[in-house]
Amino acid sequence: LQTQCPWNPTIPPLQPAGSCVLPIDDGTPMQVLNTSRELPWTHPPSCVIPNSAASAEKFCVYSSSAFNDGSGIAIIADPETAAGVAGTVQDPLPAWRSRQHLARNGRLATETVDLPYAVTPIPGKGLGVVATKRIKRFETILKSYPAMIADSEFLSLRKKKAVVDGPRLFQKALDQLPDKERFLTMSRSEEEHVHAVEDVIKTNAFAIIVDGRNMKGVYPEIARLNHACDANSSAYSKFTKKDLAMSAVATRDIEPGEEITVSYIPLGMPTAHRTRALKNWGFNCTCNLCSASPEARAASDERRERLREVYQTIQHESTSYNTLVKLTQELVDLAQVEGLLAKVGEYYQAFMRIYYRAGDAQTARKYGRTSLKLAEIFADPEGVLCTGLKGDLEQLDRLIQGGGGGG
Ligand SMILES: C[S@@+](CC[C@H](N)C(=O)[O-])C[C@H]1O[C@@H](n2cnc3c(N)ncnc32)[C@H](O)[C@@H]1O
Repeated sequence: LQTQCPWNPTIPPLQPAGSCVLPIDDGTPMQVLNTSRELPWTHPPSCVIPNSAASAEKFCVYSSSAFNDGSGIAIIADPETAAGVAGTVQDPLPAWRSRQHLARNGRLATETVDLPYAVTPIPGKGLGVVATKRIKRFETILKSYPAMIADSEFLSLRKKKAVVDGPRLFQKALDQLPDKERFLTMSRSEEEHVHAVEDVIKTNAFAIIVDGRNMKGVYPEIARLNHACDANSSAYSKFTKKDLAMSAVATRDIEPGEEITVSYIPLGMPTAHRTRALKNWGFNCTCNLCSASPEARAASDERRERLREVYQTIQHESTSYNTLVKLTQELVDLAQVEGLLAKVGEYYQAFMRIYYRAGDAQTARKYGRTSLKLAEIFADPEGVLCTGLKGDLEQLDRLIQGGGGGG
């Protein structure tokens, strides 16, 4: 394990190293664990080493009982990733600021919070989330903090039976959560021979990137949202790395009584791809689109196929400018019919690049600005998408001010 913080000339030499937390594992002396104030972990780490040449990593459980107003978190990760995220776990403020959801399970002292949704049974889908008030497009409906985060590589090694000690680690992670109820009452596939924790992760976790690693995050409040593939999918799940939170953001106006759903898989897939992708989640989708008539499904598949085709065509250097303009509009119209608003931002980003390449910096900037506006709503404002877009827009501004704006 790393025993020294990297030299960082930006930190004045007489001040504490600040953001550098050294990695710890089950070999770290208790005295170090007890005296390191910057460590948020409330239990000594328990670790396993996969019994395979496939991975040289050690994976440990890191728990913090104080996280999220005492609901706690357990993280299954390698020591370096856990160290990288320790500062975020230690900060109590973000969760405290968005703790309204605690009112639902009686954990807030006052019942003054008026949430815009309720969790209620949905025929054929177990529980689900239904709007109790009008929710406006782009509003954050709810914000949830993870009860558990597990490294994706660890989970796939488990699947390949390359981690014999997996169940022990899962059990430790569960036992160290102060609010086990919040975790265990989540939906499960009830597959035999699968540890309850592994089952909850499989049925509820969202893919996130933490400290550069692919992870799965279990967000108990977000996990009550059922999945929909169609235009009725009314919310989009947004991960913010600075506080590890997952939010559901409304993609359109939602009326009281409407079920609020998200897409568990990338938007815009045709039926065959969706069915395959949803298999990993362990259920057969009965959303409006998946249970629509074969004709309606075929029509939607055709539109989604056409979207892919148009998207590819406009990226060809040989596409003429006039065709490009026509196809850009077709793409946006198709995405709107299919209810893929959150995807439109992604398209706008591509349009920015394409129009820039075609020498039309003004139009490129127009699409870049719209893309950034949508990205700041639906993506992490501090993530690579938003920061990349900001950089591109600055470059376009300079180009246009310098008189090289084209079209
Ligand atoms: C993340 S949970 C969603 C909340 C869950 N319904 C509950 O009761 O807590 C995922 C599970 O909900 C059900 N589900 C979600 N979306 C569905 C859909 N579109 N069609 C059928 N079942 C769905 C499946 O049982 C799935 O395994």
